[in-house]
Amino acid sequence: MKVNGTHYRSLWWDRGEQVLKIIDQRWLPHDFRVQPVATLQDFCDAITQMRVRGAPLIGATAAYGMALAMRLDPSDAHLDAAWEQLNATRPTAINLRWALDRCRNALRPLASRDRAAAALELAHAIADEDVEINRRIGEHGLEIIREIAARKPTGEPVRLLTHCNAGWIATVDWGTATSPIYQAHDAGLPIHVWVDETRPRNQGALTAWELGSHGIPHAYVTDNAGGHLMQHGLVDMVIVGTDRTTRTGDVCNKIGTYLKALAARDNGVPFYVALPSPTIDWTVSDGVAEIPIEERDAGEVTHVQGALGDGGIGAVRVTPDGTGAANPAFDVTPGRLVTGLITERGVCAASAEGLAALFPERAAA
Ligand SMILES: CSC[C@H]1O[C@H](OP(=O)(O)O)[C@H](O)[C@@H]1O
Repeated sequence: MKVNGTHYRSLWWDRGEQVLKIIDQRWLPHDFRVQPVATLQDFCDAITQMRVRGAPLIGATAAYGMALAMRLDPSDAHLDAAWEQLNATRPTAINLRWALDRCRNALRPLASRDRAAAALELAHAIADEDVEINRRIGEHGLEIIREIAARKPTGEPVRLLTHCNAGWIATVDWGTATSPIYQAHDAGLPIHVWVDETRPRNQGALTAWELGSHGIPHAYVTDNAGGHLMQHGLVDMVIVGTDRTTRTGDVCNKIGTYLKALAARDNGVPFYVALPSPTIDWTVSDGVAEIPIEERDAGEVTHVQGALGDGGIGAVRVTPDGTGAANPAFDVTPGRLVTGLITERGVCAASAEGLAALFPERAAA
């Protein structure tokens, strides 16, 4: 999407320098920093340190990591070693494993001399596919927003609430949860977005940065405000992203999503999940029991990063010195609390039947 009028993807291949470039999200929204990713360790650090983040973007980044690995050493042993090294970076978003498996399965049959070029072309394809998938999710989500708008007094905005950042910088472009928002705004529908801050990494600030750059009315709210807003009729629809959705429609997403789904159900607010199909894990059925939840560093909870008075960016400790912290980075919303899954092939129920109807070839595999 656009940053100060200039279109960007969240990562791109610099053909002049023959290197991947990323937006280092650790410094957003205060500083826009582009950096090259030149070594396999750089790729692993970029994912682990959340310089790039968001399930689809993690997958696309890993694909370019495999391309670099094949340029360095196209042997079977290095193909497997790169797969292992990249797969170990973050455990929850299934897009990482999906992209790595897709790359390894495509490269294994090739002669080693052909692997580097093929790997780079596949990484480009995965990135381009993500853009198109998210654009289509936007089209399908737009129709839901239109239906809500039609039931409201003319000119009254559709009020959406979103959690975390499932925006264009969490993907290669468009975002998943934000794609319907962008397309509704661009279609002239009046909308307003409640943006959950999303402790502890405050990815909501990234969403606010995105929406502000696109001229979309929004308000930043504490994670604990959503239930109150819903109780007072101030939310027409919740829309979030996902890092892994089971074949039965259980949705793993940023910590706190489950609580929003409970509040939405209690208040009769539709709760939608924007779901690109690479984020579906067809091998698991019970999300709570089977999806690995990343436990991140306690420092992300005990400290908060932000803009300092001197123009720098820094972190302050908000807890007493010595206080420990737990930091589960995701939770699982059972499909029974989800109104619908917005995929690139259309909207379906958060159920095995719903997903099988849209993806019969995958459900049957
Ligand atoms: C479009 S997927 C975005 C998804 O990823 C985020 O997790 P993280 O920031 O830790 O990578 C969050 O769960 C978003 O919903």
